[in-house]
Amino acid sequence: MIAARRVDKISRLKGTPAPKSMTTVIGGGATPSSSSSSLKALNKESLLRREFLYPKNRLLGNNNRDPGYLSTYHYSSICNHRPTNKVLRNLPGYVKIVEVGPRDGLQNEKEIVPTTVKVQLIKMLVSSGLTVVEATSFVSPKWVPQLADAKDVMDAIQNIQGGRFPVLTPNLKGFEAAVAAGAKEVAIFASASESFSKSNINCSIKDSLARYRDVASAARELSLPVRGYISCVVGCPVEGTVPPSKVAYVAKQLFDMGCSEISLGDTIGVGTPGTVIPMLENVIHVVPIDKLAVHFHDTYGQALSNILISLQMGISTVDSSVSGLGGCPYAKGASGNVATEDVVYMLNGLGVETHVDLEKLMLAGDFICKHLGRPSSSKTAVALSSKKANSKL
Ligand SMILES: CC(C)(COP(=O)([O-])OP(=O)([O-])OC[C@H]1O[C@@H](n2cnc3c(N)ncnc32)[C@H](O)[C@@H]1OP(=O)([O-])[O-])[C@@H](O)C(=O)NCCC(=O)NCCSC(=O)C[C@@](C)(O)CC(=O)[O-]
Repeated sequence: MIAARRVDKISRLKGTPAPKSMTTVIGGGATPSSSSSSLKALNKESLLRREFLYPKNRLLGNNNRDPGYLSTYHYSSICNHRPTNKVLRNLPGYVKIVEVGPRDGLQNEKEIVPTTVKVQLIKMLVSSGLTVVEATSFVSPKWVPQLADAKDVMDAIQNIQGGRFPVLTPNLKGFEAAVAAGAKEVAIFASASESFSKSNINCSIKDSLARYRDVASAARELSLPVRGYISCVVGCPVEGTVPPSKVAYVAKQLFDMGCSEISLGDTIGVGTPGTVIPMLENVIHVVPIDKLAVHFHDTYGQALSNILISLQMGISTVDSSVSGLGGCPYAKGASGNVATEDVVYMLNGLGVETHVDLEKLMLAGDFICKHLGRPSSSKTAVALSSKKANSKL
């Protein structure tokens, strides 16, 4: 209800009614007092169980009715039915996951990861069912030394079947190198914050958009799809809060220059549904929702709730990184992307298809974590691995 009031307030401030889907989704139904008699009938244990399972459902207007699926599938990674609940049935039936581990996940690693390890990781990710794996970046090796082997990575993945491998290109030089290396899709990356644009790509937002127009038109000539990223969509490490109108402005520019998909990045992971909703509302006004993706870092542990709210608002493409690898070299303190394993587990639990095999995905996570010599940042991977280990005892 708090969320519903907030959306209504935001809409009043903007002079527009809250979108129907949002009031349904976030507001849900009213909580009737009539449930008090049935509540009395419940014993203490079931009351506690209810409190544990549904604290957020009340916020989402769940009406205190046990829909069944949460308790049934609470600890299961696979859900074979679509929820009939009023709140959850608006979720997409399928979510496309864009795996950014080999690029966003590794770009910040100090120790150079050998090309063969990167290539093996990409192979394992594709074999888990992920169809879009961002492979590398054609950026300046002085700026991002970890990805200086971009050409070698592309050479080695040319024959992998079943995957698309977009790469980041910051300018025409990067675009030409990417195409020469066999890239079939590229991504350009702008920012909604001037300060971050300067520190990440050494130019203003305006100059970056001019560069990206050149890249987009060169890509159009070759019929290559271009993804557009926007960093700092809710907060900037230097400027703090970023106004949603700035994000909408950059999104519209990227859309108008021909980007087929625009990924909205909470680069430093500060967003909550309270800031993500107004940001998305603004962007949805200028870019069709089916062209949007969300890209959350999990610095404050908010990524999954932000993803859920984004799906409820109509987004169906989500970026994530195996084992929660990641962080931006130009956003100090930002932790990894949301872990792909955690996203898949949540979507399985909601009955949303991803076509990703969680077990195979965890093998890819294990592989890269072993190489990096650190534990996975995916709570799902940690929990399921220890469950598996215990079951062998
Ligand atoms: C944009 C530049 C190149 C400008 O860098 P610059 O220094 O301003 O550019 P320049 O044009 O003056 O060139 C300087 C040198 O770089 C070379 N150069 C120039 N372009 C290229 C290129 N494409 N590939 C290879 N080399 C290049 C160029 O040839 C020259 O070499 P030198 O003459 O000194 O030997 C630089 O700032 C850069 O590479 N930045 C990349 C930063 C980066 O990769 N950041 C991380 C990705 S963004 C991100 O993670 C956010 C995202 C997408 O995940 C979403 C989110 O999380 O929110």
